[in-house]
Amino acid sequence: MKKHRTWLFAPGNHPRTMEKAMKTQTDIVIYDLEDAVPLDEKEQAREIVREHLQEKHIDKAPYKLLRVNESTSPFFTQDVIAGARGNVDGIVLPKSDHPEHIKDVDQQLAALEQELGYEVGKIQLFPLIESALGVHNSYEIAKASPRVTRLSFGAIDYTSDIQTKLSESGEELLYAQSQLVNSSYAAGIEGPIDTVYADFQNEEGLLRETQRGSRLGFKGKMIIHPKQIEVVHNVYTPGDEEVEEAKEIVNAYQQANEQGDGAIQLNGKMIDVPVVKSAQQTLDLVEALKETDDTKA
Ligand SMILES: CC(=O)SCCNC(=O)CCNC(=O)[C@H](O)C(C)(C)COP(=O)(O)OP(=O)(O)OC[C@H]1O[C@@H](n2cnc3c(N)ncnc32)[C@H](O)[C@@H]1OP(=O)(O)O
Ligand SMILES: O=C([O-])CC(=O)C(=O)O
Ligand SMILES: [Mg+2]
Repeated sequence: MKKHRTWLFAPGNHPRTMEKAMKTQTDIVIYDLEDAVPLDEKEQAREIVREHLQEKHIDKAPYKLLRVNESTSPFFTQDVIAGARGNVDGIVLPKSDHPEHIKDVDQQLAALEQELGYEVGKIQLFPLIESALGVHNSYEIAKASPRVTRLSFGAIDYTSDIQTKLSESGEELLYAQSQLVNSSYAAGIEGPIDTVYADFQNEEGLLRETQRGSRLGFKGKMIIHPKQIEVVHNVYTPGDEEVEEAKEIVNAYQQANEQGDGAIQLNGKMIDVPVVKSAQQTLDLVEALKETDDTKA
């Protein structure tokens, strides 16, 4: 199964940026109809995205998602229809607060998939959690439909909702971020996707923030500029040393098992079942990332 580390936004009203985004090394492109598009260009942007998705070379593009407008907006239903007809891999649902909304979209998509002759359940859902209520309901949101593949976090809207400001250290985000990690795994889905880093000229700040998210348990990051791809890929791709250590652990444990030992010592550290499990996760991730990278131009 492929794994996705970078989720690059491209504004739906900028065909040139969308075209450029799909030619980068990003794992995923998110065409945006929501906050990157001004209110008076919403219908036009949907049309531009629809045309872009019809272009022949689009099949060569990375995994494609559409961020629709929020479910309470007048644009929502037509946005979802445009995504389904454009054959996107998934839909990002901004300001996801209630599991009932996810269930409604699930049904709407099932009807569209039948009409279009797709396999029912094909289009995935990525709720973007960016409010106090969304964080509070995150477990139910993650469980609301089998289409929900990953949760994602929107720190800019979230800090506005809890009436604070984004800081360098990000301590104001810790509760929400950890909640999303915990809700994801409790619901049996993959780790969530971290928020964008708006200061896109600041590589050091991006690295610090990405490493922090990775330590908390996120498994990728949304980005707004192609120059952010490399930093995020480096953080979310296991390094050579980590991979060597994982191989050593798995091999040593296999040998120990054959000799009837359950817990052993390797380089001064105890190795037992959960340690081996974690090492195996690293090796599986490396394989999955190879698959992701092999499909790129
Ligand atoms: C809080 C939220 O909701 S975040 C999600 C919504 N926001 C977005 O979608 C914004 C996405 N990002 C962007 O639109 C842009 O990066 C901006 C507006 C922030 C900055 O754009 P610019 O001022 O053009 O940046 P810059 O001059 O560094 O761009 C360099 C090149 O990279 C391209 N580029 C910039 N951002 C992107 C992108 N997201 N995808 C693809 N290409 C991009 C530019 O088109 C430009 O190409 P060119 O040299 O061929 O003209
Ligand atoms: O998803 C993101 O990081 C961007 C966003 O909408 C927010 O922060 O409000
Ligand atoms: Mg937002």
